[in-house]
Amino acid sequence: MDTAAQPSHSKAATFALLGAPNCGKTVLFNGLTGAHAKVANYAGVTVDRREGRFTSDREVRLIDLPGTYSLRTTSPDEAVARDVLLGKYGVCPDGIIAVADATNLRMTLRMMLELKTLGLPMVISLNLSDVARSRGLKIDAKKLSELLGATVLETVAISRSGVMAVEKAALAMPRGQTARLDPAEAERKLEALDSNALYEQVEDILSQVVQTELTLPAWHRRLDNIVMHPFWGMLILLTILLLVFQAVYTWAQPVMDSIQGLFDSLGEWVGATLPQGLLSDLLVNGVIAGTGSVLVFLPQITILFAFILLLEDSGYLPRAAFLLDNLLSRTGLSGRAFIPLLSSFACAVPAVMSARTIQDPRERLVTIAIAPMLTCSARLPIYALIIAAVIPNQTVWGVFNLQGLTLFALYLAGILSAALTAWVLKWMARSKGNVQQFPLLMELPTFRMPNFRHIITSLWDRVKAFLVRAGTVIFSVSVVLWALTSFPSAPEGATGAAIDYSLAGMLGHLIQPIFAPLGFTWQMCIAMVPGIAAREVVVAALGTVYAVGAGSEDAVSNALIPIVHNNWGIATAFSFLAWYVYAPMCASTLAVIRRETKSARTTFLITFGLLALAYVMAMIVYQITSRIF
Ligand SMILES: Nc1nc2c(ncn2[C@@H]2O[C@H](COP(=O)(O)OP(=O)(O)OP(=O)(O)O)[C@@H](O)[C@H]2O)c(=O)[nH]1
Ligand SMILES: [Mg+2]
Repeated sequence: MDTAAQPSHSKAATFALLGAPNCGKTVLFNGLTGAHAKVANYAGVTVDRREGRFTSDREVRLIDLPGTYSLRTTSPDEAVARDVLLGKYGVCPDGIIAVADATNLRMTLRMMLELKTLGLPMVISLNLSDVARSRGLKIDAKKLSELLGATVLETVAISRSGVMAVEKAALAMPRGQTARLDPAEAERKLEALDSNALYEQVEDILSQVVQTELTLPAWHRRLDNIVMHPFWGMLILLTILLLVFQAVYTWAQPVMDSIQGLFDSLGEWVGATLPQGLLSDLLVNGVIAGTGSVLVFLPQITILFAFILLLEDSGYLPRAAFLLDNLLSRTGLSGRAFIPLLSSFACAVPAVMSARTIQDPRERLVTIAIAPMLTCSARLPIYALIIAAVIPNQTVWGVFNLQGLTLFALYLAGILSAALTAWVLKWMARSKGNVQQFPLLMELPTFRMPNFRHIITSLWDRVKAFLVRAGTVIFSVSVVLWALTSFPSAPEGATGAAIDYSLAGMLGHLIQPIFAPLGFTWQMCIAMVPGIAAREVVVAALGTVYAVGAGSEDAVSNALIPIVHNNWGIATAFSFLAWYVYAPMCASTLAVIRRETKSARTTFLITFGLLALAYVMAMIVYQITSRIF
């Protein structure tokens, strides 16, 4: 080879990952950079660009991008891919790592040809080749490489097979060529491409490299027929959801009991060992009571996450989206809103972001507005606490646990309210004449056996995030709250509880009249304030407020559940539940809504609307239940 023609290999470089949705780009990204970005078996998981650095060489940057079928695109998430490529975000990538789904080459080839037109250096990872092989599909990688003029490597990103080879080939690509790529010129070139000619070229390549057509196995078709059936499919969906809530309750109980026991003994031990005084009080009533009351819910949250991960990885979720498309279309949404709304059950922040996959701006906005009503996992501790305190733990109709059913009902309340709100918004928009309905066009991924290692590592990532929050945010809030509830201390000869004289006590009494029609106690009013940082903090705050209020060493073993049981009454408990079905009391959700809608006015309207709804619903619930019980 002529060494003089070799491009210089300066060390620093940037590569971009491009490919159709759901072909494994993010798995490859995680494999090359050691990151833990979200992966799932449906299209549209990655909606923004994400940067990492090669584990083997920190000077090489890699950008993960949303999946796209073509560089000539319109939806906001797909445009990101093209803009990165054309250097609109600062640096131009030095080369492309294009990922192709070996089981569905047709969907990727078009973009590969567009990339070829731009003349950027490119390595192609022919991914999911394990699935292709198991379905008897043969692709001639060598021929494909000749036709596209780029290295083609077979990979199984999920088990890291072939990943090193991709890295090596990427590092060997000539660099510095993109500096010559003029964005305006590139866009002109892309516009000039003739769709029909591209289509013919794709079919021509396919006929030369794919030796057998993919046929789905018989069990796959049978499974599809059942889960997509209007009646049986719906029944299966409901059964799965019910099973998840039952599991959250029945499986978690023993572990929860032992965690509770552990914190009780820890509190007693610290109380008995340390001399009575401020430090002992801070540790027992502030730190241990606060953190312990949240950590108790770790088993339930782990089980919920595990189910979500399994459903995500199997390929079932988008099928549920199709199933619900009809139902959703009555509310003015489409099946496309289903995935963002579904991720809301974990957390509204990624949900609001993934609404970017929705093209229609009105539908996107409505999805963002109703996402906070779907029960996120941070609300689980609040629900769980109150359910344990006021709903008897008994079996009904022979199989169902009453507490599990109540939780199911709360989730259902969120879902129905979200649907109703969307419907009202559609009705309002229709009177202005701007409701468009787009048919759902979404590719169904094939069913796959969830990857065990992937499930375990992702589960651990999420559990770790929960623990870190408990250890940092919740810990510090507990300490601050303990200080607010302990100072100033009661004056000599005071008759009331010490907390009544503290700053927090005063604040609580001050706000309480506003929430009196909802039946909230002043302790609840105090606890709601730090809950704005993160919802699960509410429970920790209640733990601290009531522990300090009790003012005895055995406050922790007097765990929250009996306190709520004795002090609140059913009406107050139900009204608090209703409040949290709606209240958008979470700073990160509001911040992401502001960022995604780029409008302070919209953010304010959504916040105010949800708060008003929370207030009215909680009041109705309180006023009705207090007359019944
Ligand atoms: N069997 C198998 N599964 C894979 C392989 N690579 C990825 N997957 C699975 O394919 C699904 C999609 O992977 P992602 O990395 O999220 O795909 P993506 O291309 O980033 O998708 P978008 O972000 O939606 O564009 C996940 O369920 C992965 O576990 C592979 O080589 N073999
Ligand atoms: Mg991705």
